[in-house]
Amino acid sequence: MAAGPDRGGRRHSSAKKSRGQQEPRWGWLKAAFLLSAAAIGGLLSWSYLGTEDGVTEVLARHSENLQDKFIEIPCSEDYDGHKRFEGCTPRKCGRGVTDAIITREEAERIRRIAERGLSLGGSDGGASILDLHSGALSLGKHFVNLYRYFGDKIQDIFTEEDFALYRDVRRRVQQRIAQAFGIHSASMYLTKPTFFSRINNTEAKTTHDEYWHPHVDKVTYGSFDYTSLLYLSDYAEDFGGGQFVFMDASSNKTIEPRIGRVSFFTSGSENLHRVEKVHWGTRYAITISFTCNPDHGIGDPVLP
Ligand SMILES: O=C(O)CCC(=O)C(=O)O
Ligand SMILES: [Fe+2]
Repeated sequence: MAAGPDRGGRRHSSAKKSRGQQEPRWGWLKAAFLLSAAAIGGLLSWSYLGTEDGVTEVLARHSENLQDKFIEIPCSEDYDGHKRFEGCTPRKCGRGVTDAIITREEAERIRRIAERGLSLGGSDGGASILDLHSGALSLGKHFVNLYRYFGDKIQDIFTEEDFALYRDVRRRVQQRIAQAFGIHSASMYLTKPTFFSRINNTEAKTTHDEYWHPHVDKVTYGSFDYTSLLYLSDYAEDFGGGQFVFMDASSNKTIEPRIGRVSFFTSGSENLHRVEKVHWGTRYAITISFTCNPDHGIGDPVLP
């Protein structure tokens, strides 16, 4: 068969040719493989940083604009020790972060409310709080009641629009939490303490200034079932340090504050956390907390 050797010859030469072509291709593949391995390695070491207290993963970087990030984790047994409210008490637990529900402008307006209120008082140590519900305001080594202390003058400091914005922000955060955990927004109630915080690097003067201790909100505050934080300043721009840290058994997971960023989580020991010490600048945030127990619910703050 004349065609045989001819075909074979062609096959041979085309095999040779394709081997010849494959060699540089394999070279490219090898280079691409090495490059992507290096990139993946780089990315991993960028998001998992080794620290003295183990491995740290950044859940939300300051520079990111996160639509929606939610991580489900198993619930602790903490909720069993309390009366259960079906349709609200966490059966699904976890943590979420979003930059999409509060705008930067709204957060700046809210921060100005915090600045105005806190300028009337302030702790001698590094952590001051202002609770618009109870009126509690840090002053020196204690707290005063802002509404009692300033009486009618408070209307020169806060306006009806300030309180309306606060209510609207609270409502949107509540809806986001309800959606993430599959519960009805109307089955959750705002609870206390819900407060503004202002943190700088002044040395602590009383235990109230020691914001950096690891804690479980449900243990610390009792009524909390869902905790949320609205950040009012920017990590690395307005202040250094001050990252929020979830302390899991295997690693720490941090959230870098960003103005308008909302982080939220179930308040039991599945979400043990702390705040890193602020090294420079001023960090503003609001802790907005929710309970499933209507007896522990509070109303939105109103101008006296
Ligand atoms: O400001 C923060 O990032 C967290 C505050 C906190 O843990 C709390 O208020 O319980
Ligand atoms: Fe907390």
